[in-house]
Amino acid sequence: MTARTLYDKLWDEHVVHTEDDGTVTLYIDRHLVHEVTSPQAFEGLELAGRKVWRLSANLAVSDHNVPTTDRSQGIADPVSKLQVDTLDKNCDRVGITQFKMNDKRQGIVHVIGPEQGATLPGMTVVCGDSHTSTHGAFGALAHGIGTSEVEHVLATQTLLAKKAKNMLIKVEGQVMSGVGAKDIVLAIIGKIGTAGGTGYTIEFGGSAIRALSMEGRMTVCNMAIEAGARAGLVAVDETTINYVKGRPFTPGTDPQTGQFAGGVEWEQAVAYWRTLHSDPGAHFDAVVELDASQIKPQVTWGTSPEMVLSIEDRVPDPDKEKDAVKRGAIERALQYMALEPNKALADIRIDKVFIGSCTNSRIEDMREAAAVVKRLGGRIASNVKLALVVPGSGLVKEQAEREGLDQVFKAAGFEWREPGCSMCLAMNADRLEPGERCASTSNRNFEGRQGAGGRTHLVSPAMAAAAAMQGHFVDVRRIA
Ligand SMILES: CC(C)[C@H](C(=O)O)[C@@H](O)C(=O)O
Ligand code: SF4
Repeated sequence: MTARTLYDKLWDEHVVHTEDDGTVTLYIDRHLVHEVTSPQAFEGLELAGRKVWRLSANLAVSDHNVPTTDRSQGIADPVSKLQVDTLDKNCDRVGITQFKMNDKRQGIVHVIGPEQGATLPGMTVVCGDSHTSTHGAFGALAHGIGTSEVEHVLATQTLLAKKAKNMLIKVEGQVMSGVGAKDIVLAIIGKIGTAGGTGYTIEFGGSAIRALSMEGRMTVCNMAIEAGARAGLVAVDETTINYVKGRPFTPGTDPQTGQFAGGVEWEQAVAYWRTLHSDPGAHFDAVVELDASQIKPQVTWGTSPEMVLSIEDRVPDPDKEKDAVKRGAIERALQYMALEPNKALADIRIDKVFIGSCTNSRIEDMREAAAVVKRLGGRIASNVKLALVVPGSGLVKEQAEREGLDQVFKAAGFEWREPGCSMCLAMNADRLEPGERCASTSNRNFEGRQGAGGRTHLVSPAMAAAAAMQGHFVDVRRIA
């Protein structure tokens, strides 16, 4: 048999039918649903008199529009309230399992899927959300879909799709202490650009990726979409299997006790999952290599994730750019970001800090940020008006509180909030005011992303926490 990539294997396993032009009907194992992209899909289904094809394949949650404070008061903003209420009504009506706003299992859709074991190796996972690429960390074929496709999946449990090309991004070696998954993926995007992965499914491999926890792998795959690829993948290994074991939706978990019970279904699943890696000699259409030991803590300076440099660098000088198009883009970005050319990134002072989003709101991210806060001691800098920590789910929040991380944050002047997308894109009350500058652990730094006129610098949780404490960006490798 010819050697296949992981992507080839996942694809082949889910093809139901192939048209002459190569369009495939692909079976979808898991459909995650949130409040922003589902209302028209449910409406379309109802108007057509169709039923949901396979209820148990769906899991829904509201995350973008939920408030992160005073939840007992309900949702004050009428637009957000309508979105959340609509998802509640639709799920209740058709019978889709949903974690409602005050359920402690609620959280960002890309955090709760894996946390519940709803995302498993070998699955096809879709959601009306571009950061569905996150779930590829499990060796699952996962990508975002549009609202009309949400309706198609609800009605048929399939999707019409065309196969992408295979790209391998190999990160070999060991990262320096203080450098993590977020720095790796920002460095990748800095290297290949936001269109570098367009038309490809990216498999992330190499010893530095294998050394990452599942949380770290999710951070990397989360941003595959920012590199232009709809889907990112990491091969299954023992780290993957240990993570999924005993989760509520994982085979082998006793539904009565919620404990791991094992059994034949679990054994068979594990045996299959262990085949989910690229075969030796499998063909990749493109291969990119990075040396992990050379990656420094990253900070974005512009209005696209590819506008990224290391903490040791300076804001680019457009006058040094010969290409007119690139020069124009740098000039526009610097103007929006109100940055002087050649200013050291470490001298940029910030107004707000956001630790959260589907990129960096898992327990490990909370630990990483809290460890920096603890090490530096004292309180957030006086120029920092607001430092938000927004755990990715109620269960992450609960775990962090068991470990006393909330106390570490609160004692230093951070706000400890309820789970949701929050200031990642400001669909709720958490936002930047015009002109405010933010150190953010999220994934997009587009103009106005965190509030009209707001200025976003993407960084790791450790870098965000350090910036909060010192009021400007600092090299976390020095805080040892
Ligand atoms: C609202 C949703 C459709 C959107 C996405 O698809 O990614 C959002 O989650 C984002 O991060 O911009
Ligand atoms: S946390 Fe941000 S990136 Fe993730 S789904 Fe929510 S809005 Fe999108």
